[in-house]
Amino acid sequence: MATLPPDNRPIVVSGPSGVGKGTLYNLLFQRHPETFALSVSHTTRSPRDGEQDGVHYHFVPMEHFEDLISRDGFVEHAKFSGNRYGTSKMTIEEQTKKGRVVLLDIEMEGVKQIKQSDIAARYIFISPPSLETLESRLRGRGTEKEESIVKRLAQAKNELEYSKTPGVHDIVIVNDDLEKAYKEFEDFVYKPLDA
Ligand SMILES: Nc1ncnc2c1ncn2[C@@H]1O[C@H](COP(=O)(O)OP(=O)(O)OP(=O)(O)O)[C@@H](O)[C@H]1O
Repeated sequence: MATLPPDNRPIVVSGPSGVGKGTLYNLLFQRHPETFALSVSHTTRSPRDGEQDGVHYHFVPMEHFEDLISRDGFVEHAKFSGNRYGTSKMTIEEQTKKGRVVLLDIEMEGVKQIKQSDIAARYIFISPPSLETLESRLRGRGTEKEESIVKRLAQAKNELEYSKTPGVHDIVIVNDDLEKAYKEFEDFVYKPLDA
């Protein structure tokens, strides 16, 4: 039986690329099966090899995406290198109806938009122990080209700066030792309502 967290609001997880967000929430999903659902974003970019529609993204044409924007269908959306990305309200509602707690993996601009929306959410920021550690994790993952690593590190500085704004995040977790960070993450997610 799945044990739902006492607080079932959607959980927004943000933090610089390579900090370990995916590592942490995938552990949460493994250790608490059938409890959480990762929000699947919409995108106008083409699928990469191995990416499945509805699993990695909802792949949609630009017209469809822009139509959804005009009908106020997104909680947040952004444009990167000519493509649009966003989280639809429908995606969150569908998963919530199934009794799952929705987890959103979102970058800084998206966090700002959700904070301005009428969605009640909890906000977790994952921070690296240092920029050097972040760089070595990004390189160690082996998924990025040099140019992309440089861009992500520059963006990381902005994200870390924003994370210091009081009241933006409910918790900032430093991902140094993985199990220690995971425990903090899980404890926050399962925190009693009155704590
Ligand atoms: N506590 C940790 N100690 C050492 N390595 C870690 C730790 N947490 C994650 N890693 C490693 O760091 C790399 C980046 O992690 P991950 O892919 O989860 O980051 P991310 O924040 O989800 O990145 P992105 O936003 O780009 O998807 C991975 O190779 C992962 O195995």
